[in-house]
Amino acid sequence: MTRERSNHPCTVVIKLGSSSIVHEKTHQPLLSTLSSVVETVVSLRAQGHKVVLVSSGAIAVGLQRMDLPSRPKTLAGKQALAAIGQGRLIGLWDDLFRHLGQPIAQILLTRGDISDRTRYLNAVNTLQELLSMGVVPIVNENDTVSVSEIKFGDNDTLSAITSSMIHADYLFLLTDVDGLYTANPRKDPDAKHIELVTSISAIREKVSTTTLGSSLGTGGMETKIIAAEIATGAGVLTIITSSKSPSDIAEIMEYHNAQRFSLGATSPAENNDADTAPTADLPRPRHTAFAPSPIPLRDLKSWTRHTLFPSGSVVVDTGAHSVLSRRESGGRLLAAGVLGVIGAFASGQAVRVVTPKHRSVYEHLIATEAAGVHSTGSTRPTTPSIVAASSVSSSVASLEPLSRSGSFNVLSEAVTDKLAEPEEPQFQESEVVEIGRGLAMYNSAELTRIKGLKSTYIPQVLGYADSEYVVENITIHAPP
Ligand SMILES: N[C@@H](CCC(=O)OP(=O)(O)O)C(=O)O
Repeated sequence: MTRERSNHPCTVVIKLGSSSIVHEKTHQPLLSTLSSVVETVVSLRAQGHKVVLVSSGAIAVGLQRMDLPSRPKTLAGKQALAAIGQGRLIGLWDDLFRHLGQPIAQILLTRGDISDRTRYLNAVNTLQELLSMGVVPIVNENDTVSVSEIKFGDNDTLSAITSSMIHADYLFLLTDVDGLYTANPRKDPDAKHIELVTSISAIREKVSTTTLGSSLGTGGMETKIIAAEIATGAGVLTIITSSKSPSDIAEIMEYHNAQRFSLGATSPAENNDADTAPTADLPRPRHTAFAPSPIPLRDLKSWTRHTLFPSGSVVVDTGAHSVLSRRESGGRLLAAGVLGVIGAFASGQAVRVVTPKHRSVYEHLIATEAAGVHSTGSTRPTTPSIVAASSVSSSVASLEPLSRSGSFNVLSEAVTDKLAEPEEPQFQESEVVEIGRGLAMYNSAELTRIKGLKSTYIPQVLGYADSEYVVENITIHAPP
């Protein structure tokens, strides 16, 4: 029985690496590949799909223009060549699309551009507007202003972030190999092609990522797996396939759409065999498919996790870690679970959520605090928050008398301590391990003062409380 084919309109991101755009040695544009991509995109558009192209190649085209043999070593050299090549590259795309009456737009992004929520939303709005106008946006990294710390690093990551920004259904990573292999297929005749990936961490152990990669691009299989991790986490079905036959894109979509949309399924991840069984009547063009997460990250969480550079870290105790690992936590952290902060950050900035690497670091801190009791002659620890934060229950217990008094004018000693000068950070980055990321609701100095306290005491310590949580929109990383 032939299954009914799905015409579900999709949003598709297609990424081409430098080695698919220009010849590796001569740096001449690969006109037949580019023309075939253009025909495919125009045909997808005619079927009602929205398409974004992520095109590398500015540096490579710049090399050809300046008749240089290889990528310069210096950052400024690469930036200059990208500035020379980008205009030509977009001109080339425009020429090809113009023959088929398809308008295009150039979008140049840096991670710095979209790590600010407002600018990120502006970029999203522009992309959405262009798509609804029937335009094909062509995205590249804005190499001229990208310096090491604001660089996407490679266009695989940029394409994954783009696909997450516009809630794409598909991300196609077109490259010089037709998918992921267990080993380098050019060197190992026993290398096996992988059709479907449902667990990225499992696949990392199975495959060699040293495969291929040209002298032109910065990506390789490793960056494609990272891109797949970002995109599938945002609910995007990610495909690695060869750039030699871009017309396969439509067939690959048809193959997967038959199960994704005709069968009422939301993703192939619902059924590990779904990649082959339900579409047996359709040909399967050679590719590797990465199943999208059945529970995609919400836009804000995906943005926080992948597009922001954390400005500092919030150290949490094991109790908070285990609560945050549960879905019911809603990705929100209370001050009671905070042991300390590292670095300086403002409210609204992204922070790492970390735990002490070795329990001994944490115990050492408590011991140091306890030693402080004797050296100061005080009857209580000088920084009771550390002791209070050793478990959520102890932090609650230490403040209960005030809580029971019901008076917000009477401050306990613990709270009075919080009104003192902010303490110095007590953890080092080398002593902690990152478990997730989120958005700080208080700045680092404020958080130092309220760490370990019940939320009801925040107004007494700070004089205000914008949120009962200290970090929100936390995404906890999957265990390695
Ligand atoms: N933005 C750079 C490309 C970065 C890069 O090398 O990407 P890729 O070829 O996809 O590994 C350019 O246009 O030359």
